[in-house]
Amino acid sequence: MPAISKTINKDLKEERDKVKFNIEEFTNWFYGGSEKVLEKRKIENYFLSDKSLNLETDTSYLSYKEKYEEAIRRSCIVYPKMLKLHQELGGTEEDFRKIMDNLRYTMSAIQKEGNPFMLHFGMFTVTIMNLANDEQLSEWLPKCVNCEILGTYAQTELGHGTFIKKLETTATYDPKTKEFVLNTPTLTAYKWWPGNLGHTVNHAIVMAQLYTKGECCGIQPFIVQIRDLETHKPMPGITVGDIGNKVGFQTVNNGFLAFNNVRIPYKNMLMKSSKLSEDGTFIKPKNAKQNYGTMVFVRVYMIMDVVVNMSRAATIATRYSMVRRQSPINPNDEVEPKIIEHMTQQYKIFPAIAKVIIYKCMADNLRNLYQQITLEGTKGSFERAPELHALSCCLKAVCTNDAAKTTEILRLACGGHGFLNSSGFADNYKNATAAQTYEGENTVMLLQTARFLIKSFTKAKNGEKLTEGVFYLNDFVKRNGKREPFDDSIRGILRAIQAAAAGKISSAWKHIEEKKKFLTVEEATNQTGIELIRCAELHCYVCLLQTGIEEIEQIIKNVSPALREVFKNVLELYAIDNVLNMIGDILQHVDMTNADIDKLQKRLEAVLTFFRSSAIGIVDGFDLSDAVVSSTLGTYDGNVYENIFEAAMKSPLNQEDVNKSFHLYLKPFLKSNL
Ligand SMILES: CCCCCCCC/C=C\CCCCCCCCCCCCCCCC(=O)SCCNC(=O)CCNC(=O)[C@H](O)C(C)(C)COP(=O)(O)OP(=O)(O)OC[C@H]1O[C@@H](n2cnc3c(N)ncnc32)[C@H](O)[C@@H]1OP(=O)(O)O
Ligand SMILES: Cc1cc2nc3c(=O)[nH]c(=O)nc-3n(C[C@H](O)[C@H](O)[C@H](O)COP(=O)(O)OP(=O)(O)OC[C@H]3O[C@@H](n4cnc5c(N)ncnc54)[C@H](O)[C@@H]3O)c2cc1C
Repeated sequence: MPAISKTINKDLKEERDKVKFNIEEFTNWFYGGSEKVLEKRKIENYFLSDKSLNLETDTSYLSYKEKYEEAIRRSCIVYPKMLKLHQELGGTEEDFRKIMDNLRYTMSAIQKEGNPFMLHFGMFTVTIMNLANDEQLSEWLPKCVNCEILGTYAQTELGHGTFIKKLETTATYDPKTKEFVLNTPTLTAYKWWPGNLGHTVNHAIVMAQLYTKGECCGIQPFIVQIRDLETHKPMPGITVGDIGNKVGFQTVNNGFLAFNNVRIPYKNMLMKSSKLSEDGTFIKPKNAKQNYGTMVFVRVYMIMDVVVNMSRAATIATRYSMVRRQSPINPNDEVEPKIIEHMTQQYKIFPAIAKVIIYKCMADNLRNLYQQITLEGTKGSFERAPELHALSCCLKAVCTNDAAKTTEILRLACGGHGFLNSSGFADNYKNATAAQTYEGENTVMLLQTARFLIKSFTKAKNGEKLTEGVFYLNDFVKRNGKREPFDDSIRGILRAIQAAAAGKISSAWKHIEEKKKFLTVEEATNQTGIELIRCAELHCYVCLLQTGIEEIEQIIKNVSPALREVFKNVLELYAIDNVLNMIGDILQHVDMTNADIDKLQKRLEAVLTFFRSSAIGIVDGFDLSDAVVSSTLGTYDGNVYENIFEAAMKSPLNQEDVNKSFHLYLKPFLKSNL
């Protein structure tokens, strides 16, 4: 075995020495201030320094069952610590969010293939907070917060996930006993997919069709105990289990669930929005979509997960590319360059770094908007709910699609070693791609946004004033078919993307109108689906760039000149990369010449060159510890070859010189050929 030295790699040190801005200043911005950075480091250390977690174990070699058991063991260390910390901090909801925000990063070191408790707070508790009335809240919330019970969110069934109106599970009210009777009428009605359901939780929010007085009142949320608190055996009438191996998320314990005349008390239907009187009279909610609130919450939080996911992947690829040397640029060069010297390598990595920053601005904004609009809802005003729904749907889709795509680009940027499990890309990719499907399949999400855009465009054509996020449609209609002139300032690029989005929405609108002459409006909309998803994507790019511009304009007022340059270049890179990637859409609606495109290409190359000296500072500034980065290629010290070698030594096959398969199969086979 070679001698392994663990000083900082000199190539990486050389890169860090070139950084012109104060990395800690960037970190302070990224986490919202120096106090928050200290708090994050403290919280992370509080969890990760716990030796009993055995984080050195490479869990990727464990069997499916062992992985699950190890994940539960780790959660049963992390969650008591979390509850203790929550009490120490003050026990408020804000304290809880603080821990959760930081755990988001820390958990990627502890539960690489997913957390078997993630649905308990993320969806079960949140649904109770959103949809329980005061009485129900005081009964259930303390049990949730103290983890006296563990719950999940059981909505999707074997036959339906997207179209939730057609869920088949029934909850029939029996006014004589004041109970609901839950049933799974068919195989396709089995709850299928809910996380943590298989063998972990003992309670679930079950979304079921409410039947009362012989009528169906649509899907409503019910709290159902599914396992005995003492024995953990399924409750009478309950069939529950694990759905088996998946592409990823192996330790999330996604499960199935069926009911055979399971009786639950009247008080277990969550009644903040829809209500049922004890005699069985159904009272409709003020807003029919209130029951979908938890999904909106999760979609909002998922953008923050994208930031975590992409910041990890970008950190790995950047550090590796500054250590790996290959392929002289001039054939006679003696020394091979760092692979980051190759312009194409910069183009794979630097736009990803810029996106982390823009998505982070967006995630923070979206969370604020969610909080405002939820507050309005508690006061009975739901006017802005469709806008939030439309925005969260397209962002969920575009950002998770991009996280999966970017992880793959960054893995490829690390060549062969990127394909090692120890590179960390596999877990990143599997988590990113799961997010493309869960909480609303991405095409379906884009079509929801497009529905809002088409409605908004109709309003704009009728001269009605629109909500702020779609003002640009009013401008488009006012231009009355005149093409947008191209102006290459950053705001000019935004206007070009707005024109492309509005133009696409306008032609999708026109095509639906044409098709409506022969088809129903729904059929016409379906036939226009390909254009509609592009409308939603372009609208999302508008929102992202607009938010990026507005946030960065504010940020640069408050940072040092050196960091100001970095943010300006982040915006430049993000905007130019974006516009060049949608040039076809832009050319349809904007007066742009070949010379404009050449100029943009030159600016792209220039900004990548600038980024060369900032990239390592930015990724170091994401402040991800080695445990969180969890990659042989991405450690802070840059000792990639030593790390790769050490990781290979952990292979179970390397624990003995000769594997028994030699004696059993190989030797007889070789002998038979003599
Ligand atoms: C004191 C201490 C306290 C501590 C408390 C702690 C609390 C916790 C705090 C912090 C915790 C932080 C943790 C965060 C962690 C979060 C992450 C958690 C991890 C979770 C992992 C996720 C696992 C995955 C879970 C799932 O997948 S669940 C299943 C999800 N399923 C779906 O998403 C299904 C997708 N389908 C749909 O959404 C709908 O079917 C549809 C596609 C929207 C269509 O619906 P429907 O058929 O009813 O609609 P239409 O008839 O077509 O009508 C459309 C109109 O409706 C409007 N609409 C639709 N939805 C909404 C909405 N949500 N809001 C508003 N309006 C909506 C739409 O606009 C249309 O309107 P119209 O005017 O055009 O008609
Ligand atoms: C890892 C993971 C975790 C999950 N966790 C949970 C959980 O905790 N709780 C829970 O309840 N569920 C959970 N789910 C289920 C998840 O929410 C659904 O799988 C998801 O909403 C997609 O629904 P579906 O499976 O019915 O897809 P389908 O709707 O069957 O999608 C199949 C295809 O049909 C297309 N399609 C469907 N409808 C339309 C339409 N209207 N227009 C155009 N195309 C359409 C889709 O675009 C897709 O290409 C999880 C799923 C996964 C993968």
